[in-house]
Amino acid sequence: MTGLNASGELRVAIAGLGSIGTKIATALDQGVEGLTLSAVAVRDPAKHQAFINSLRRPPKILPIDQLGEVADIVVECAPSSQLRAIVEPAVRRGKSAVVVSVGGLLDNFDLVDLARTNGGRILVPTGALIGLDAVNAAAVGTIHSVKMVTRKPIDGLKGAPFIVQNKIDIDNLREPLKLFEGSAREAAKGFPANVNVAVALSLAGIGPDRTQIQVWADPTVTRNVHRIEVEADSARFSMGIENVPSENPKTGLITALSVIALLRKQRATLCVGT
Ligand SMILES: NC(=O)C1=CN([C@@H]2O[C@H](COP(=O)(O)OP(=O)(O)OC[C@H]3O[C@@H](n4cnc5c(N)ncnc54)[C@H](OP(=O)(O)O)[C@@H]3O)[C@@H](O)[C@H]2O)C=CC1
Ligand SMILES: O=C([O-])CC(=O)C(=O)O
Repeated sequence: MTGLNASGELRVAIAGLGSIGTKIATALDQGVEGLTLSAVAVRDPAKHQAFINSLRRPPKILPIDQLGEVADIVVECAPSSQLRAIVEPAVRRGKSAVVVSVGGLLDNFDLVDLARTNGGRILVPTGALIGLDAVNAAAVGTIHSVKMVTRKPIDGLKGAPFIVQNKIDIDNLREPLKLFEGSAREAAKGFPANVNVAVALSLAGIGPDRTQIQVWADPTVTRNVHRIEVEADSARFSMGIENVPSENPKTGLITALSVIALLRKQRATLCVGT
């Protein structure tokens, strides 16, 4: 990563000031060692002006494709439909892009080659998941299978294309309903704003076609619950996480914290975990 500013800090830009983006912006504004918030891109500046003005050092508001001009790291936290528009100009300039809408990466995987060609990087945080360090490590050896079960409250699934297209009524559920079982790739198509975690898991491990996921609408849970089983030649492990939803019920609160932890690591002297 190159292009430190005059005070030697890495410049970070954020695309999308929703549930995740505002928390990252606030953390950077409050101070993360070695990093500074240089710019944001928003769809409707008027909507976000009060928040931006409330920051101690308000960043510039720029069009999405200009973020890479003023930043070393561009953090994508918008809907996945915007992923390409955010990531492409950044990696084309040799910058790093942190991608949270990781499901959207599957249909835009050429961006990885573009980044490689231009000296850029694409960084996928653990996000709302757990244990991608162990999955990365196991993948250095041989992983035989990765299975994930996701259970979400009704509000965490409403509007998902799979539910709409199949005309499934989840509003009146009284008990858990298995909506989907299949590959992480297919799950990302049906639930683009709900199972980014499965795609991140797949990219850390055995890929989106071999990673299996079940998605349940569960009126008995209040958190986004993910359970994962990994069978590898080096280890067998089970992981689980129960995410407190943020103001966006589809998004766990821990997601923004994961990105902040990833950003901290870019300049930290002591890094713990792979
Ligand atoms: N990797 C992971 O583990 C996880 C990933 N995610 C994913 O992260 C992404 C962000 O989630 P979240 O913050 O909860 O979503 P929100 O809906 O809360 O925020 C998205 C923001 O993007 C903004 N936006 C939309 N279009 C544009 C545009 N053209 N330019 C700039 N900004 C735009 C929206 O603007 P406006 O305010 O005007 O609507 C909104 O502020 C989603 O794709 C989500 O699926 C979520 C949870 C976990
Ligand atoms: O993966 C996602 O998009 C969101 C998710 O499951 C969570 O926040 O728990």
